[in-house]
Amino acid sequence: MTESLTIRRPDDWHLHLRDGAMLDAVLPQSARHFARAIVMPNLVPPVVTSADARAYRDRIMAALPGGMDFTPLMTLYLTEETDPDDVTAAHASGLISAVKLYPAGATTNSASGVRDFDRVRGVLDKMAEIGLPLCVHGEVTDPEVDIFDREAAFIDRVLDPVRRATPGLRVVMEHVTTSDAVDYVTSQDRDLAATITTHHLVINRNHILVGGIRPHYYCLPVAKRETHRLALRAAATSGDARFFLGTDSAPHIDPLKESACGCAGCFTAPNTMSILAHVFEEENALKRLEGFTSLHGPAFYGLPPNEAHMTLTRGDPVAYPPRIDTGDGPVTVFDPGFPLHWRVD
Ligand SMILES: NC(=O)N[C@@H](CC(=O)O)C(=O)O
Ligand SMILES: [Zn+2]
Ligand SMILES: [Zn+2]
Repeated sequence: MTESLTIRRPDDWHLHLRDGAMLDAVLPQSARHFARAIVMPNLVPPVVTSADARAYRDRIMAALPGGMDFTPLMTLYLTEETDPDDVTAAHASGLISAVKLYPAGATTNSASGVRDFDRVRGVLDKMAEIGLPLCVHGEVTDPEVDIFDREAAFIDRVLDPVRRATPGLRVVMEHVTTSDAVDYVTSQDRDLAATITTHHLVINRNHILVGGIRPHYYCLPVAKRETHRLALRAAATSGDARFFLGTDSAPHIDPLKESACGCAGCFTAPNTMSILAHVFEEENALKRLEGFTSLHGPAFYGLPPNEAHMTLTRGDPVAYPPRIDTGDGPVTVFDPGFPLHWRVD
């Protein structure tokens, strides 16, 4: 049995750092393990312009405790008013690493997202030209479509048509939850990758609904049936460089989760690496953990892997706090439901 594993320091290719007191509390939880993260722009109000992204990056760096080494990779929130020239300038200056597409109404703070894809055509064409990736929340918002089918419907109705209409556009399908998405990604020969979260490798929809409703397992896209979870595990542990880690760690304070209308999001930043080592060990794929957490993402984004390393050691169960305190209130840490034997040294 492997007792210790040293990998390049990981990155998180999909992270919610929020702002203000929440940012102060959650940033060290990610920076402790991850060298870089693609920072999601769904603040209220969203990070829409390059000026917004610069100001947000400054707030993140100001919140970073001294001695911690962390680089936020900024994104812009695509709206129907986004100016292609502003995007180009933000990319050219190195300020942003991607643009994020939220279909309007699909998820937390997505009200200013895109309704009419013809209205963002100019931005997408420009992004294809300059090689700037589009990160996509891939769910249709049509109320007629069952929530468990919204990702699969998005591929056929939106993603595939948009990619065909914009040759060369580089796309990351974020937080994929279905075998349909895995199959779509593997069927394409270029310009498409996907992030997979920690929690979608661990839970299926039963975890949310059996024996009582468990708000801390509710996130979007919602966890699907077991066959889909198994497809995600196979993709994550396959060594296929089109799949890489995006935790989608998405903190909400407990009163907003444990509510009659609870917010979507799982907070996995503190224990993600211990959980992933457990999952990869179960799949007999520990030697492919580094690819998933530390190599495939940089390769897609055209960045070098981190020089620093991380060592994980197997031993007695590691305790993570069940929740962290923030200036806004407590935030529950994702509970994988099994003891974690892999400790980050
Ligand atoms: N994943 C979630 O359930 N929630 C995210 C939004 C998102 O990534 O869709 C959040 O910002 O809370
Ligand atoms: Zn999302
Ligand atoms: Zn997210």
